[in-house]
Amino acid sequence: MNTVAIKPVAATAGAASGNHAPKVVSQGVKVFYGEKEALHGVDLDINEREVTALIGPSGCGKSTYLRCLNRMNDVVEGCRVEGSIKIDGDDIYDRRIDVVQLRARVGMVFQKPNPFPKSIYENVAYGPRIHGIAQGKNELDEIVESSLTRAGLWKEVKDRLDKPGTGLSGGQQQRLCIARAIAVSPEVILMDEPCSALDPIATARIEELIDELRENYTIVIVTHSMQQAARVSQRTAFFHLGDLVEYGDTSQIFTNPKEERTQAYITGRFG
Ligand SMILES: Nc1ncnc2c1ncn2[C@@H]1O[C@H](COP(=O)(O)OP(=O)(O)OP(=O)(O)O)[C@@H](O)[C@H]1O
Repeated sequence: MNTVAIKPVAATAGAASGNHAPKVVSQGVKVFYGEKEALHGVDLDINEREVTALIGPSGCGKSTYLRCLNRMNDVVEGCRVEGSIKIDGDDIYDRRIDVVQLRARVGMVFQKPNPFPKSIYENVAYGPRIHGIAQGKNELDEIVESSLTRAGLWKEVKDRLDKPGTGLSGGQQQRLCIARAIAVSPEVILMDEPCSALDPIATARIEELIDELRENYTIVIVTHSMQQAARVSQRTAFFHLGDLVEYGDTSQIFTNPKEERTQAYITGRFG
């Protein structure tokens, strides 16, 4: 069988530790766009402080599922979600949930870097300020510095914090967006094809960063690149036509898939 070569970004990457508790528990998740059922009842537990990759052919429902985790589907006209999603036991679709708070808890990084048309400093300071996380300028400065440091960008931007975020390179902009997500102390970070607009060097930098971030955050990443899934994730979920076909340790999914459809996809026979 022609399987995907696994070359982790770091010695420990790609290896499932096996002792991480579920952070996100999804049961029977169905998503409808109008009459069309795009997800057919997904049961998926996402472990804390691991990277979970969502893979599958175009249109299989990866992004739809990802958007359920911070209720981004709420803003999609005609979209309806059924089933249950709990984060640390809290039902995130409960009527009492404050969606703004949820999105601080579950941050998101998009395919195309989308910094605000503001300075580098303001891009990172904006979230902590509106969520009242920082008490005063000194604390805000500290959050900006630590977020940019964690995103691996501080050294490159510390002398130009007042310059526009949009003036950075694509890879730097994506790291700025990651710093912006980190600044509000999320527990979960969702990434929807975060490297698809980046060159190989910027991609490698983001992959290293993802590997570092999993020490503190639970990360869910949608990717079209099976090599990327193999490099950065500990667990992989394979979707096809709205079904979660198979979910397991990344090494098992790529070397010894149980389902015929998974095997066909990872060996390039469809998709
Ligand atoms: N806003 C929408 N309105 C109607 N249908 C939608 C909408 N968004 C997605 N869909 C449909 O839902 C299904 C799943 O789409 P989704 O974008 O989640 O797939 P995906 O696996 O992320 O695809 P890709 O890899 O191409 O991004 C597809 O059939 C798609 O056409």
